[in-house]
Amino acid sequence: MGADSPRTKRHPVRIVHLGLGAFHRAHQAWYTQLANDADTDEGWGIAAFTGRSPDAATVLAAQDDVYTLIERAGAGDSARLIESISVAADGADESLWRAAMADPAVAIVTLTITEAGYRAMGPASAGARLADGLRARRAAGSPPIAVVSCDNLPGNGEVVRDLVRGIASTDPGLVDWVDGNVSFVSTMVDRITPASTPRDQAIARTLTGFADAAPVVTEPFSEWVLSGAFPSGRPEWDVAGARFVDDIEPFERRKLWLLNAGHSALAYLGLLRECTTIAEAMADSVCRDALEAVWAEASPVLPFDAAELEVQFATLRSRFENARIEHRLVQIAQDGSQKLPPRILDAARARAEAGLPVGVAEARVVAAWIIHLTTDAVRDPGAQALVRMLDLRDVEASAHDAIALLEPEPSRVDAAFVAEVARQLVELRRLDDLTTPETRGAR
Ligand SMILES: NC(=O)c1ccc[n+]([C@@H]2O[C@H](COP(=O)([O-])OP(=O)(O)OC[C@H]3O[C@@H](n4cnc5c(N)ncnc54)[C@H](O)[C@@H]3O)[C@@H](O)[C@H]2O)c1
Ligand SMILES: O=P(O)(O)OC[C@@H](O)[C@@H](O)[C@H](O)[C@H](O)CO
Repeated sequence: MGADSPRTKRHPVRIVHLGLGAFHRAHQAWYTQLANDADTDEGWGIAAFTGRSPDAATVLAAQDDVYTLIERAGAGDSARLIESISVAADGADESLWRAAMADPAVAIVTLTITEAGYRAMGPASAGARLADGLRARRAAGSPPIAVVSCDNLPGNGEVVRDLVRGIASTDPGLVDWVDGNVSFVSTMVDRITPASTPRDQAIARTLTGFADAAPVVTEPFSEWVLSGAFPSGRPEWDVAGARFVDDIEPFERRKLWLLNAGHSALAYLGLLRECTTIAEAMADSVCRDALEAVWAEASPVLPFDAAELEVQFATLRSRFENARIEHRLVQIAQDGSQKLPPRILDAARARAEAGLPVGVAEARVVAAWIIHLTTDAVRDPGAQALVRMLDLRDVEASAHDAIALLEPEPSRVDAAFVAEVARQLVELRRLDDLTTPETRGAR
């Protein structure tokens, strides 16, 4: 701890994290900080590893792994220093990673590796690194561990378990050890955390006096619902409001089909309307009507009564309208090929299974995403092949090919939904005011 460091404590490492992005620092590290503040014992330190580039660890390590969390409310900013990260490390440092994973004091691994991170394969992928770390833990004879996914995917615990078991399948002894010693916890995570800007560095310094090169900006709202066992213990995250439940599914659906589906609707339609942030899209009547229609279509297939849903909608409207949170639509729009299945297609399928009419607003979001794929703003490696073959003059083929990418299992595709996507493509192209010169030029 240097003389200039604002750090007051360094907790022993008992949590390993993979994917040192803004969200981990605004969410899990903040919950752990609050739990440590209330803990009379030695507390829980995090060894946080980067997922891809080492940059986030380099910046944090240079400031003793302490950073500023700015809470940006509609009425103003407040800030506090977070010191629950004890070590920030380059995820490519295999020996450090294995040592952290094998450490008997470590009880938990958390993950924020993006939706796309669960599909990546190869030796450097997150799944391979997780399996490698668990192999090291088994070899060290260390106690059981909980793996906690914090990405926006339904059943994220089972998704990680299947990924790890698949990668470990060439080593049956490891699979057996994983089955007996690793608890895969599913979680619903919520806190809108946009990428911060250089201006936020000056704001952080004014608020705390600490010259932070990498502050994180987030909204005041936060939610964390977890389901699963922690065989070697956990921080008292409940003191910061975390909830531990037996059945996570209703919470996941609510979050994915309302907040995340709403975000994707505003992102794709908002970009066509030349909006740049969620708050701007909320001020645009076309986008706002589309958002309300997506919510109305999800409502009958959500296990919450109308009064509870009204509370959710009111909270979401005010969170989305917070213009001081500059959540850029291009950030939300990226990787739509990974995001739309859990946000839009699962809800559309639930409507079909319940015998309800096709969700026109849901189909419109998919159509807006397809148009987005023809623009220069697209950032979606998973959709590259589709982008190359898309020809919007043939709306039926475009809708069919796009849905085939989102849902490769043909038996799960609803033909009426595909037809509605094609109709919505025509509608969106007809509405001249929904298109920009950029998208028009691309077609
Ligand atoms: N930002 C939010 O509002 C928010 C809220 C809820 C959940 N999340 C979840 O957290 C994820 C990260 O969001 P963020 O705001 O921290 O983004 P970010 O851009 O700040 O950081 C992304 C992190 O993911 C890692 N990553 C990216 N691709 C990866 C891959 N293929 N394998 C391993 N790691 C990879 C990066 O290295 C980085 O650490 C989101 O994709 C989402 O699933 C974010
Ligand atoms: O973070 P992403 O890129 O998965 O998606 C962007 C947003 O829709 C999402 O992150 C929300 O901000 C978040 O889920 C709020 O809790």
